Amino acid sequence: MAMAYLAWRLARRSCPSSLQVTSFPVVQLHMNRTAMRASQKDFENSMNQVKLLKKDPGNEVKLKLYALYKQATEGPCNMPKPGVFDLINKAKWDAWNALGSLPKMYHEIMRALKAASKDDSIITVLTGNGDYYSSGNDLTNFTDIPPGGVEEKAKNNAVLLREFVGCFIDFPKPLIAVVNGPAVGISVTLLGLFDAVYASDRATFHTPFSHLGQSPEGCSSYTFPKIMSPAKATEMLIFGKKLTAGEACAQGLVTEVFPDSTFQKEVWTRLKAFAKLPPNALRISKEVIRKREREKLHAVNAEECNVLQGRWLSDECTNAVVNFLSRKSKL
Ligand SMILES: CCCCCCCCCCCCC/C=C/C(=O)SCCNC(=O)CCNC(=O)[C@H](O)C(C)(C)COP(=O)(O)OP(=O)(O)OC[C@H]1O[C@@H](n2cnc3c(N)ncnc32)[C@H](O)[C@@H]1OP(=O)(O)O
Repeated sequence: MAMAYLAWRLARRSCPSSLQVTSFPVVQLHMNRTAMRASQKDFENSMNQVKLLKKDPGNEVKLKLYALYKQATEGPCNMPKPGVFDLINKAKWDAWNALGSLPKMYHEIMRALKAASKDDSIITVLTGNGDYYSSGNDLTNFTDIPPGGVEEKAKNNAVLLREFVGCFIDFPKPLIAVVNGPAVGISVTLLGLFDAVYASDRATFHTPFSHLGQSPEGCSSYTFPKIMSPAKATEMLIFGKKLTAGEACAQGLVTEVFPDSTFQKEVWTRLKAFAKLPPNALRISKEVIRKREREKLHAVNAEECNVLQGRWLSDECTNAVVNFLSRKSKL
């Protein structure tokens, strides 16, 4: 397979198409048993690492590892609660259940990127499925608060988001976005970490973070000012200006815009040609470019996630999400 292809699906609740309500894009490819076996293997490797530690890290760390593995491979806790006298399984159940519904879709995208980074694909393409590229984070994520409480959920989601964005920072092969329609939130901010962004002329780019009481993520607080100037980045990230594909291209966020009528044909012809290029040269050239920024990008990502963790707990964010979900105000 010369090209790994992942499709983001719009998080919508009443869409006429086959789309499900998803917290984030649905991976259409790569979610095969291999990927699951990889995470099983990864988990066993990390457990073996834990066993090699000179000092036992303690039950809390081991329970956390167990919970994150179950969450990544099975999603939210789906087991019946063990009885009070079944102490070990009860502790494991509590640890897993405390993660609440960390959005599984983020895990699926991470697993797919990790698999694509190791398989024989030469370039990786992310695109939307249907009329939209992505509606960003599913805002219903804010509604189900697990037993560990809202602070615990915010902390866990900040860890998840940092790991998720980190996958894009560290992805070793050419990563290309094919933006087939409206793109919102994190699906836009991550574009600053892609190697090329091709857009249909019907695509729009919207980062309504202030409207949502939130703050920029995906390293956009660093990449957007670099790409488009601080003032243009402010208009998008702080004031929530929605860009057309043409405007996004003029500002450097989009590499090239195509008429929607010929978009798919033109772009995939080009991508297939890219996929015939010598893979090592592609990978090594990307590394030469990315390595200068990698450390900075990880530092920016860590700071953005830390700030967002606080934002998610703010009244501004809570009110904005409630308003959105009760449809009191369109963004
Ligand atoms: C408290 C603890 C913390 C928890 C935190 C959890 C976070 C998880 C970790 C990762 C976080 C990463 C940070 C990411 C941030 C973002 O991405 S912010 C941006 C979020 N997205 C939006 O704000 C998109 C808002 N939606 C739109 O702009 C439009 O809907 C659209 C996508 C452009 C489509 O417009 P249109 O065609 O007009 O359709 P609509 O009628 O507006 O929508 C159709 C239905 O779909 C529902 N919907 C749309 N987007 C979302 C969404 N993002 N989340 C949930 N639901 C969405 C919309 O409500 C409609 O539903 P119905 O009213 O039921 O039909």
